[in-house]
Amino acid sequence: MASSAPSPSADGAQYVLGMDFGTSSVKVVLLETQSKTVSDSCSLPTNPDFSLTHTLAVEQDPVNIIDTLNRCIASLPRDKLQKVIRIGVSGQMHGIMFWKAKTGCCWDKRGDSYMFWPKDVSQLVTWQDGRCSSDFLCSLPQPDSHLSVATGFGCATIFWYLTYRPEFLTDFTTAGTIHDYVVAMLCGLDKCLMSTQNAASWGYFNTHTNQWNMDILRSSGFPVHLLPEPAPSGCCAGFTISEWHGIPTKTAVGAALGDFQCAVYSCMTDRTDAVLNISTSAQLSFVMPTDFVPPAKPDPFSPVSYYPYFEGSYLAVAASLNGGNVMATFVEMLIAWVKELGVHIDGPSVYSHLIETALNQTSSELEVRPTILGERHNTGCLGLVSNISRSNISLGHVTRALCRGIIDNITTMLPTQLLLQTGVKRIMGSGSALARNEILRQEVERAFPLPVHYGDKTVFRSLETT
Ligand SMILES: Nc1ncnc2c1ncn2[C@@H]1O[C@H](COP(=O)(O)OP(=O)(O)O)[C@@H](O)[C@H]1O
Ligand SMILES: O=C(CO)[C@@H](O)[C@H](O)[C@H](O)[C@H](O)COP(=O)(O)O
Repeated sequence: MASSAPSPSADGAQYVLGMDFGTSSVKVVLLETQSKTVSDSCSLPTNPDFSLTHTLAVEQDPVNIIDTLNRCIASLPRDKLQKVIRIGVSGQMHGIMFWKAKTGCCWDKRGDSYMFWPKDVSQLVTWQDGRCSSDFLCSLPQPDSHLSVATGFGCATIFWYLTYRPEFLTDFTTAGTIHDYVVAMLCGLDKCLMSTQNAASWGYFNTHTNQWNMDILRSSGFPVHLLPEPAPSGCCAGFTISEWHGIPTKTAVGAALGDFQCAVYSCMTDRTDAVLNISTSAQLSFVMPTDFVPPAKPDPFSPVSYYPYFEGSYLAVAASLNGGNVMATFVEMLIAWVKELGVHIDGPSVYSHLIETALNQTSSELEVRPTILGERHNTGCLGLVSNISRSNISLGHVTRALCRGIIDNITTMLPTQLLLQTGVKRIMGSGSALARNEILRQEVERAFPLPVHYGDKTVFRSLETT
């Protein structure tokens, strides 16, 4: 990515700012360019409402996300922010928000810092959204893509609005993921730019031509003017139009990338590594040979998909909808039950208690199938607890069985045998659900007959303390 940012300061240090917009938290990191090491980081939860009274619509408020971003950036040392020469952005894929291009935000000076706030934007409809039923998805045109379309994918959500609430779409002129939105606001882009990684995650995008299925979409009355401009993954989207938290104007900003591709990029050091990332969701992936060409047609029943990575290559991925969110739902359920009984307990202490009790329970006959959100290739296969006896209902047993279930589920989607056949020699673990949960790590090490290594320990440690 080219940079027009200032030359090195007296101490020579320059920084790259990385930002990740996850489903549960915003994370920011400053990398020192010479040593390529993490100098500072911050992660704050966005506290999305995964309430137990569940509706099909799963939305998040961009104002809350940007507020969390501002708090994260403000926590970084200002003198280092003034020496940022590039900004890289990643985030939760598949989701969509809408905005008015000219008035999508307002810039404001608060204290010493310039920052922007969302204005004329919709809610973010996330990848967990369940409003598109199987019948609805079957009624949509067949995409010209090797990737099938699922509920929570941007183009499916636009089709849903077109069918049930067409007036909603007339309020907006453009759309993108939450991380595309941030890049567009920082760079003052009238037309949203979207990397091919994110575009593929919306459906109706052909990764051979790197174009949307314009003809198919137009002939269904789809509002194609809302679609972002596709851009190569890794390219520069533009330059900041204002000073931002001390970061100089005209700092280069990369087109936003997919979070799971970035997780792979950050810890795959060898082509024979497979990467297991567990955050809100979970992905197990490995890189395909450079000459791999994905099949012409989608297979909606396959648990493995092929997503664009960098420079024309692909990652094979088992993308499970059920990762750390299953543990989070268990914690919320316990808090809600205990509250009904008149006692208040807080989330972090529930997590640490559960992990501690399960450390003393090294195995369990209890079986938990954790697919509370179903899976894209098998939407009807919901969660199940079986083999319950009087002797295996303690918190330690349930936590152990739940964590084992999360790992067993993803290794059923992409079996270890297949990893071995493709030459995988090592598992790289990443994601803060894994970093913060020793039981999950133990179950990973039990499940794979391969060495398991974890991502950068410095980042792990700084996330554990937040
Ligand atoms: N105090 C905690 N101890 C252990 N695990 C936690 C704790 N708080 C959250 N988690 C786990 O971290 C997951 C969220 O990870 P995070 O990296 O913030 O997600 P994302 O990248 O999707 O925003 C939760 O789903 C939960 O499983
Ligand atoms: O479904 C896929 C890839 O197809 C996903 O796993 C994808 O990476 C999404 O971005 C996530 O589901 C959201 O990521 P996270 O917040 O769980 O880290």
